[in-house]
Amino acid sequence: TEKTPQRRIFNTYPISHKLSRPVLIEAFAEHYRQLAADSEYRFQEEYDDLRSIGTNYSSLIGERAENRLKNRYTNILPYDHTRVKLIEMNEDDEEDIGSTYINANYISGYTSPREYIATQGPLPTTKDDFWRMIWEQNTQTIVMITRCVEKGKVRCDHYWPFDSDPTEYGDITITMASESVLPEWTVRDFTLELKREVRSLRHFQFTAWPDHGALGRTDLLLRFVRTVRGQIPRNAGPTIVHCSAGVGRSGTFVAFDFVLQHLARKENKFIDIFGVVARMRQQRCYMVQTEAQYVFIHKAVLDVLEGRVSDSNW
Ligand SMILES: Cc1nc(C(Cc2ccccc2)(Cc2ccc(NS(=O)(=O)O)cc2)c2noc(C)n2)no1
Repeated sequence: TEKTPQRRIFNTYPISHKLSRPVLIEAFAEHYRQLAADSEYRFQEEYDDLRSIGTNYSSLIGERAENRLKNRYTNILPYDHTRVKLIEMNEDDEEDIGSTYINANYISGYTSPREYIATQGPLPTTKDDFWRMIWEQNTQTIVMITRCVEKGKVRCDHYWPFDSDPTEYGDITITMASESVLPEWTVRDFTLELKREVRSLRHFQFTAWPDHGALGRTDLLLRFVRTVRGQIPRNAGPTIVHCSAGVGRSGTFVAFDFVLQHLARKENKFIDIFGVVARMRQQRCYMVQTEAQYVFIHKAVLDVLEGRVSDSNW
């Protein structure tokens, strides 16, 4: 029989272009200049191409009426397919999806598919769930990139003890072992206790980053990311990264940490910031929430590549 000729249909771009745009490391400076030209016209264009990525995923559990009060912002809900599930409390009533709900998503990283958990700043009604998630996920590091109040608006609950008195959060007792306040960030050590099991956790709060804004100084973020990365225990569970909505500043931190780990492997010849952000957008909405944050990641990477900021000059 006559074989029908195979018609091969190409999109205007192969799908891969939609999700990744690798750039040769030695060409990155020129690439940055091209994107930044004409008042960042091509940065705007590239950032705009990210807008539709991930919007096909559902957030049905976050939309449920019984979970409404567990969301800080009504438009920032966790995708169902990557949401972090709290372990069932009352096994019998399997319909009680609410008891497993928290506004948080697993985000893949350079070394593991669940390297991070991006989540909103806890609310007074969700801080016990937040500590429960930390216990269940064996998290040993929290990265907080917001202040509790910014420009007179509450951005995050003060979900940890104010002093060294042991404090109950649900079944978990938290005690602050130390607190050291530095100019741009504060480091706190906590012990967590549940049914006579004791664990330790380190909390990094970056305090010099305004919401919706870009940080401005790439050396600060670089020093912060390297400080955190250097202190994540090898056997730990996911690193929790949160800000107020858990998308803008959190996404920027995760993207930059990912690219720095990628650059540390000398065998890598390409950088794909577009691809890193596109992948994150398939895991949590609005990750890297503003164009300024997207440009900032590029600027920070450029400064690292050009040796303008490196470990040596601190
Ligand atoms: C998308 C988008 N959502 C918003 C919201 C929700 C919102 C959306 C549209 C109009 C008003 C509020 C929620 C929101 C709040 C803070 C952040 N920044 S983050 O904490 O770094 O992730 C990201 C999103 C917001 N922005 O300011 C405030 C306050 N909330 N802004 O853009």
